[in-house]
Amino acid sequence: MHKQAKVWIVDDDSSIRWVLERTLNQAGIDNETFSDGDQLLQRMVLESPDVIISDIRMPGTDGLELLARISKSHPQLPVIITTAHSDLDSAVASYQQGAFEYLPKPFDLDEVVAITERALAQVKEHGLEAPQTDQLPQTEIIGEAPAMQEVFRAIGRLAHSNITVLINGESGTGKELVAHALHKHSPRAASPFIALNMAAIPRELMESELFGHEKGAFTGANARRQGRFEQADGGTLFLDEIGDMPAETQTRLLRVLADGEFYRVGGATPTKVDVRIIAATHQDLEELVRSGEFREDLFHRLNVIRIHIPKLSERRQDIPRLMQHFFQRAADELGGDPKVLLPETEQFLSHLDWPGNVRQLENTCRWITVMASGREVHLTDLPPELNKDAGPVAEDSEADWRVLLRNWARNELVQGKNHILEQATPEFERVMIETALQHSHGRKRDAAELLGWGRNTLTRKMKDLQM
Ligand SMILES: Nc1ncnc2c1ncn2[C@@H]1O[C@H](COP(=O)(O)OP(=O)(O)OP(=O)(O)O)[C@@H](O)[C@H]1O
Repeated sequence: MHKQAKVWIVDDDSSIRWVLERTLNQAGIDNETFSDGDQLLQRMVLESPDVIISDIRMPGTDGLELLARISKSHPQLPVIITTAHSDLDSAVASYQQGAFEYLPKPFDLDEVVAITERALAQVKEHGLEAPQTDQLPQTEIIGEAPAMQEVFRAIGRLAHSNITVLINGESGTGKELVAHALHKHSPRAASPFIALNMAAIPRELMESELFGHEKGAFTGANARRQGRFEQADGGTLFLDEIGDMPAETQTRLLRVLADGEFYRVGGATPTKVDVRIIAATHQDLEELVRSGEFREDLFHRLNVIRIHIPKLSERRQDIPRLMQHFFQRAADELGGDPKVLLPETEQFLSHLDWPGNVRQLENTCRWITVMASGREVHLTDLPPELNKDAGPVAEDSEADWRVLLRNWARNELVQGKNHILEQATPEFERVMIETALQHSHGRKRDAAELLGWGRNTLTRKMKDLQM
């Protein structure tokens, strides 16, 4: 039991208040609930709790405003922010304004108790500072899946620091985007963010690319050139695919990180820089250390804070929103209205494996924007290689075409349509014919054979279908 410690809960949703109240009661934590921020602020004129748990979106004084006011008047008082509208900006804003923790809903009740206890424990030890509120730059990272919420929390927590970060994740998962967000939400936001992909630079040019060179340092070096380290001075240097860095460059990098200075290629005087390093890799760096391909000391220097970005197939629920976002972007760039996925198309796409992750999804959206004729995207509008490239469909077989077909038929009937075979059969035949023709490289005779039709039947069907 916490002696007289009191937690105030503020949320406009009575069911959330009820759940939190019950959970804290069961944990033996004394608490009181409020349905809006103004009520709570009025009470605070006379007394104050030990910890506050507040929702963000509420009528009247919202959670962030409440947080800002309490950070000023009671800088020692931990405020835990909860929200159903979990986006990167609210996570970052919460931490920047001094929130003790940020909890996206639906929350894990054990976690609520654990965090509240942690807040109660630290109350008297050391208070929170009341940081000033910065204008937040917009960083559009989509991610409602729990695995992405973890990433947002990490970005939020690191918002005031200059610490080295190592980002792990498959190609195309958004590592560079996250690195950029870390920079934009850091004290270095006004200075440059320089990104460099180790896998894309020829070995022999790597050192000059990173550290620059003096005039005449090697054949072709006609003038002194700044390296990326100098360009990033005061800001952030993002080293992508760090696992591909050659051994000799690793040694030099380690020295720069230790000394804060380096020599340009062919140079004799050291150059001082103040650069934050964010590194990323899709490889298992520990494994590279074990096999002797990556320096262990450099690994430890980089591996201070680690952020793991999940594969797209581990956050399937984000696929529809990501696609909407990319359709909008493609429409802005290419003109016209953004495409809209039909439910069966959305369902099909959400079940693919997406080995190329978000980048593959983005490219697919561009392809569809250019190639699909109507505004609504049908299954037949998808790039033909998608099945093959996207790997096998998920094992739960929900994306089996018969299931999709059944859903489609049900949908049509629910909407009061009839004669639905008149629509479905030609679509079915069209898909079969197109696929057979692709397979036979456009040779009708072979396509007919593949389909099990006579050549004349194929010709007639194609005419009927206006293909
Ligand atoms: N969560 C997201 N929300 C919106 N756009 C995203 C998201 N994740 C990735 N993207 C977009 O997908 C593309 C690929 O992302 P990014 O380049 O950051 O991946 P990466 O992991 O760094 O890839 P690689 O390892 O191949 O360099 C970019 O255009 C990026 O803007």
